[in-house]
This record gives sequence, C-alpha cells and structure tokens, in this order.
Amino acid sequence: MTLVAGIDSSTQSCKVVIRDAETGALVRQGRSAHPAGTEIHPSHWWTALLRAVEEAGGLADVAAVSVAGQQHGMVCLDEAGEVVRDALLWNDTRSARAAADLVAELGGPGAWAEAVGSVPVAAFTVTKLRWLAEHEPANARRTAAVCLPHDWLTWRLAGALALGTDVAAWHDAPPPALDLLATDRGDASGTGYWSPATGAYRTDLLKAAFGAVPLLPRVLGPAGRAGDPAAAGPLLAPGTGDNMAAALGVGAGPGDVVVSLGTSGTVFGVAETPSADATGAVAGFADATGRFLPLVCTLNAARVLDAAAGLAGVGLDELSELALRAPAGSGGLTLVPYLEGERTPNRPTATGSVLGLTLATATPAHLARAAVEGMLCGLAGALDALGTRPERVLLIGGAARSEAVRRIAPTVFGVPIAVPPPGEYVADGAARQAAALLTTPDWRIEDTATYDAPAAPEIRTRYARATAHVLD
Ligand SMILES: Nc1ncnc2c1ncn2[C@@H]1O[C@H](COP(=O)(O)OP(=O)(O)O)[C@@H](O)[C@H]1O
Ligand SMILES: O=C(CO)[C@@H](O)[C@H](O)COP(=O)(O)O
Repeated sequence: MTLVAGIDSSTQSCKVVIRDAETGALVRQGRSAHPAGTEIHPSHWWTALLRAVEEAGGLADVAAVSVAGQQHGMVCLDEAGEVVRDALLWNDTRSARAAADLVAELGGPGAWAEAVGSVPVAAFTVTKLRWLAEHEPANARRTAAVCLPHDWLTWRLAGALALGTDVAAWHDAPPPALDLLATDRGDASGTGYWSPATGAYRTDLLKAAFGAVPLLPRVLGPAGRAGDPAAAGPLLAPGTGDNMAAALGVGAGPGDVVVSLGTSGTVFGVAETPSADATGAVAGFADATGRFLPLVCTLNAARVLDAAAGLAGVGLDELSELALRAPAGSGGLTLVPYLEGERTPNRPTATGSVLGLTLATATPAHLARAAVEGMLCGLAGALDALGTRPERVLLIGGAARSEAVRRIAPTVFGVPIAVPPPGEYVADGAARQAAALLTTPDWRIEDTATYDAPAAPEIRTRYARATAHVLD
C-alpha cells in the first residue's frame, strides 16, 4: 500500500491524516492545538505540526506529503530565514484602516477587483504589510521575504526532510534557503498581490502598499513539486489554502457550494473562470486544481457556538440539544454574532448583540437556538452574496458536527443540505493533492446524509432587521 499524508494547519489546530494513495482509506491520524490569538509566532504551528505528525505515527513510510493552511496570514522572514515578528492572522483586524486606504489609493474597489479578483479587507496579506510599513518600520526594513502559513510550513518541512524522516530530529532543523519558498495559485490569490486571471504577481501593488518588494514564493501549478526536487524521502506537493484544500477534500465540482463552519464561516464554489466582484463581498480566489474558487468569508462561525455554550454553562453536545428544544425563530430572540467584528459585511469593529429578550425567551434553550440561527443567518447572507443557484450545498467544518446546526441549516438556507460524514476535509484535500503526484486517486465519500426541513424565512427577516439596527 502506498501512503500519503495531508496536513491542515488551520486557525485552531493542526490535523494530519495518512491515507492510502489509491483508495483514500484512512490509515492513521493525529492532531495538536494551536495557541489562541490573532497574532502568533509561526514556531507554534511548527511545534503543533510535529506533535500531530508524531501522533499520526510519523512520515517514514509515506510517499508524498502536502500542507494546507489558514489563508492570508503574514509571515515575514529576514535574510537568514528567521521570523521577523509574530504572524498576523487572517482574522486580525488591525489593518482595517490600511485596507480602506489601499482601496482609495488605487481608485476604488472596482480597480482592485479588476487587478487581483478581490477587494482587500483587513484579512488580506497586502493590508497587513501596509500596517507593518506604517507601524513597525524597523520590522518592515528587516523583511527580506514574505510568505503565508502553508508556504512557511512547506518550506520548513523541506528543510526537515533533508535531515531524514525521524521527526524527533526536526525540532531544531535550520530554515532552508529563502529561494526554496514556494506557494500555489490558491493561497497566492489571497495575498492581494497575485492575480488569478493572469497567474502573475502584481509587484507594483505590493510596492505601493509596502514600499518595497521582498522575495515572494514561487507559485507552483497544481502538480508542481515543492522543496528540493533532488531530495530523498517523501515528495512535497505544493499545498494550498485551507478552503481550496476543503474543496479538493469533498470533491467539489461545478454546481456544488461548500459551506464550511470552522473558526471562519466560508461559502464557496468551484468555477471555470475567474471572478471580480467590485462590491468586495466575493473574493475571487484561485483553487488548487487550475480552476477558480469564488468565496465569501465571515469572521464568526464555530466560535459563536463555543461562546454560547460558555454563556449557558454547557458543553457543545448539550448546546445542540438545548437549541433543538427551543422553537424555530427562538421565540423572537435574535443573536447578531459579530463577536470578532465582521468581514462580510465589512464591519471590523462591530460587536455582537442579543435582541428580543423577554421573560419567555430568557432561557438557555432560546439562547442556544438564537446562537445557531444567528451564525447560520450570517452564512445564508454569504450564500446569497455568492449569487449562484447551487445544485448541492455541502456542510463541513467543526460546527457541522452539531446535530442542531445540521437540522436548522435547511430552515435558514431554504435548501436541503448534504452533510458528509464528520472528517478532516482540509487535511483530506491536502492528502489528495499529495496522492495526485503519484497516481490518479479514485477517492469516494460514502454515507453523505441529507437534511431537509421547511424553510423559515421569518428567521432571516428578523435577523436582517436586527443587523440593520446593530450596524446603524
Ligand atoms: N460537536 C460540535 N458542535 C459544535 N461545534 C463543534 C463541535 N465539534 C467541534 N466544534 C467546533 O469546531 C471548531 C473547530 O473547527 P475546525 O473546522 O477544526 O476549525 P479551524 O479549521 O478553523 O481550526 C471549534 O470552535 C469547535 O468548538
Ligand atoms: O480567511 C479565510 C478565507 O478567506 C479563512 O477561511 C481562513 O482561511 C481561515 O480558515 P479556518 O481556520 O476557519 O478554516
């Protein structure tokens, strides 16, 4: 049996799956948590990756590896390959002002959509670089190369694999030469200085934002090879952003829309042509197969339920039971879930609100249902913004494990929902990319469940009123 490994270094944790390259059968897996926060030293990702790989039994018998990672995070390296400062993550909103400035300087949102397929908000790397140039000029000057979380981990892995496959020896592996840095179309498309339509960096935009053009990772095609091609050991696939890997992992094709409920909420489809939404709601990303991945992202998904569970003093399973005990619409209790600000709509400083509190709705069950409905309403807005009429809506990510989420989603979205069995679809997508370096993988997902229920449009009507009230 030929084995491949897929790694998902997402916001909250690192997950590793080891699968049979031909059939996709799961052989071993591991995971390790990341520290909380929106500003993190990348060494924490490396430590978590090593722990997760060790828990998954190592990579000595693995023929190919791929790393997928949270998109957009700014990793700055100096000439020696050392990290200049903690990485600013996709959900760090301090560069909101820089984003607004950059949009104005280029001539408005339409100019950005045309240039790079997306209108930058605080999530995009280019805005973080502007923030760095303005607020930490010494760090900006020290920055010799800029890359993203998955690029950095793939690069570290290339250096570690040069030492052999004994994971214990990897902790102190020195960083490789900067020119070994590589990325893929998918992750490059979230920087704000790479165009999915032309497949080229826009170094002019980077220069205008940052005042300099540091070394950027080589952009590999879907079947490219990262690391040193002459090195022994497992092949290193290009890797990609976590949403692009999720699309690969669930086998999404044209007509499918994927709703992912992780730390972020994302709604995306696979497209044959690039998109350029001048309203800024839809990011016109590239995917990991050579196609495109129009995507709408919210800052508030699974952790809204974590927060509600904390408020109610229960665990996540009990929160789900409570939510299913309350009536649809939570008796008028509406939770606007902007607990981390919001990205779509672009309100980086917004906060959450609870409206419609009465003696009758002041119960843990109503709160639980309002949290599930509020989170899903945010995603339903994202689905509307995507503007496609899906043939199939697939629900994945940590919060898709909640029975309440699965059962309430069709009432809020107004369409049936397909839920693949609980799994690590980002890591699976990375593993599929690795397998494709060796074979033509024929991986299938069995037992996808369908959830259907009558639409309850009044939930979204009340939510729209509540958000307007809060945002005004
Ligand atoms: N049964 C469950 N019900 C609701 N939320 C869950 C459940 N299991 C996990 N989660 C949540 O899923 C989130 C992690 O999802 P994941 O997709 O791994 O996130 P990320 O990829 O952003 O790190 C956590 O916030 C966790 O609390
Ligand atoms: O910023 C985006 C998409 O543009 C996020 O989706 C990040 O890629 C983080 O993903 P998760 O850790 O929530 O999966």
